[in-house]
Amino acid sequence: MGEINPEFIQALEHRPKPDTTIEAENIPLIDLSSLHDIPPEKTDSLENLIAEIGNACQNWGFFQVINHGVPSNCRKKIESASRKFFALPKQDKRKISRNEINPYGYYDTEHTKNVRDWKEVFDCTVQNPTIIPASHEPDDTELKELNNQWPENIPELREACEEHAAEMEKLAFKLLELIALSLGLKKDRLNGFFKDQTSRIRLNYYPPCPVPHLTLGVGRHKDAGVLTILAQDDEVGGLQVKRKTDGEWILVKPTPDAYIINVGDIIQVWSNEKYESVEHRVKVNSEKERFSIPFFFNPAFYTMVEPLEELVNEQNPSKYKPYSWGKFLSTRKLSNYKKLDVENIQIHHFKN
Ligand SMILES: O=C(O)CCC(=O)C(=O)O
Ligand SMILES: [Fe+2]
Repeated sequence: MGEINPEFIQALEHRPKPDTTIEAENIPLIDLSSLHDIPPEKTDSLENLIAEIGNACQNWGFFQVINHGVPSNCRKKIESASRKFFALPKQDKRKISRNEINPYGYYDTEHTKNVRDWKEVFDCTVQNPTIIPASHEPDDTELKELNNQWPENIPELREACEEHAAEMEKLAFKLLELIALSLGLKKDRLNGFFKDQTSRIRLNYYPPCPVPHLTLGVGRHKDAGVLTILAQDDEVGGLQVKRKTDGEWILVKPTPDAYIINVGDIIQVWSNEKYESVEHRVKVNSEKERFSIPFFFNPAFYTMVEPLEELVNEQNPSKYKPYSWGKFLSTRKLSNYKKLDVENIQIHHFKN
């Protein structure tokens, strides 16, 4: 234990408790089958679905979906390509390292809230190339084009990521429309923000850890984008969600073939806090490795994020000042690479 790099050690109050984790309650499980085959006379089932989604967003910020329409072989393909990639020797993975210029590729020293995560990741963008601001400086209007990097020896990784991205995008738009309807908005009210989307797929690999009580696979955080669709390991759980009612960490039990959905910070702002982006983290395991695959559904870099005008009024005034998603992203990126002494950028910095 003496050999553990102190960068990984969480402060006492953030360490996961030894396994007394509450498993009794799980996050809501929502069946999307009525989306695919609703006969016209059965629109009330769509209304039930919208209400279920609205309640889950309000009470948990998290839910799982089944009968989501994503073919299971698409998921199997990306899961097996991911295992193959992370099994490569480190020097091979590092040939496609992410860096301060290109945020897409392999990375094994990510920090969350200035503590190093016990994980390795591979990131790729969905819309290749992706355009983002060249710097975080507010007055710098220069843009840059970012491209994916792929490992030479695993051609199936690229194919699997591209197929998975297309499926995730379809599901993300369905969920976005249901969320818009649940907020009393027009079904396609939010779709336009994604014309030049900055969405990303991440492959997470959490190696076994000799001191799982001192570290976290990913430290507590909220997802900054619009929605996250997560394929969690079917066997090895580890994702914990902070329950809104009492702040307890709830372990999300794996449900085979389900996807876990969470509302990100942008929905919190758009909805003027009707829905909240909820903190979550990942526990690691002393014997078992764990894999997960989040899809981060993010708008175009030029999106100015602010509460939607339909959802603010005199009684419920706007709780946030507008902020640029592109500048937010590039400011946040600075802190992913270095251990800083200050908190990284958060939406509460834009609170009215
Ligand atoms: O691995 C997981 O279950 C969740 C990962 C996560 O929260 C993230 O990558 O943002
Ligand atoms: Fe997350």
